[in-house]
Amino acid sequence: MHFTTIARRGLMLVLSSPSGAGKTTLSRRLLAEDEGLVMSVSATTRKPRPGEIDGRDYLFVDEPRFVQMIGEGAFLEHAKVFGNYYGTPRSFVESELSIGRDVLFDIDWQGTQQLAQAMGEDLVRVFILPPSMQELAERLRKRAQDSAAVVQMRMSKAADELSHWAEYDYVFVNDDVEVSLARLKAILLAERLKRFRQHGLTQFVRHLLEGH
Ligand SMILES: Nc1nc2c(ncn2[C@@H]2O[C@H](COP(=O)(O)OP(=O)(O)O)[C@@H](O)[C@H]2O)c(=O)[nH]1
Ligand SMILES: Nc1ncnc2c1ncn2[C@@H]1O[C@H](COP(=O)(O)OP(=O)(O)O)[C@@H](O)[C@H]1O
Repeated sequence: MHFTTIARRGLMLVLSSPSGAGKTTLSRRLLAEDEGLVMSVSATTRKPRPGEIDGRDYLFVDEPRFVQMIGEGAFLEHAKVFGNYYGTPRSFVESELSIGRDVLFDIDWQGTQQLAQAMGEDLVRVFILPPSMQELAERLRKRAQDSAAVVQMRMSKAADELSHWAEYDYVFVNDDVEVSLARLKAILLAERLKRFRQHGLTQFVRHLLEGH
């Protein structure tokens, strides 16, 4: 079966949630199962966790370098979260969008607000809720990569992150990973078909009208 390709601009799929609700898990699955999607790798001054790889999970940089990158205009947005800097490198995102590839972001509400201002309709914002605060704490503990004190701090920030749910286009509860994944795929499919993203439509329809 031949599939007609219509040129379109890529979209920016933003996932936000309180820490531990499942963004990383869902992002990895979605990236593995969707060829048209690539991850925006953020720069951070946070120390790598066991198993994290520089350049795949984050670009791990020190604070002087991060501040230098801010000065160079290298970030689409940046924020300080849990005492560390996080930022979205600009050039990667812009080149991917222009060739019609979609970019996935795992960023907090501050970053989402800044991206929305800078990038407007390119943004598709998804907020992921935990089933309960008890389950959120359980997931953070089970991840077992952060100390008890860090888990405590993330839980105390959860209410702050949660309070921004209404600034997002799509919101759902991450009970079951498979169900959540299906929801993300549905969102992505519908958003890809939005007319305004498909700049190749004018030419395609003109072609049709010419009898091709
Ligand atoms: N603004 C902004 N936030 C980011 C960026 N990258 C990650 N974050 C957020 O920083 C917070 C902490 O991330 P991390 O230390 O990896 O812990 P996580 O909560 O387990 O993902 C999360 O809320 C992320 O969404 C970024 O480039 N910009
Ligand atoms: N739907 C789910 N049901 C049960 N556990 C989950 C679910 N989604 C994620 N988890 C687990 O919860 C923990 C936190 O998930 P993670 O993806 O690291 O969250 P975040 O990136 O939002 O901080 C991980 O141990 C992960 O395996």
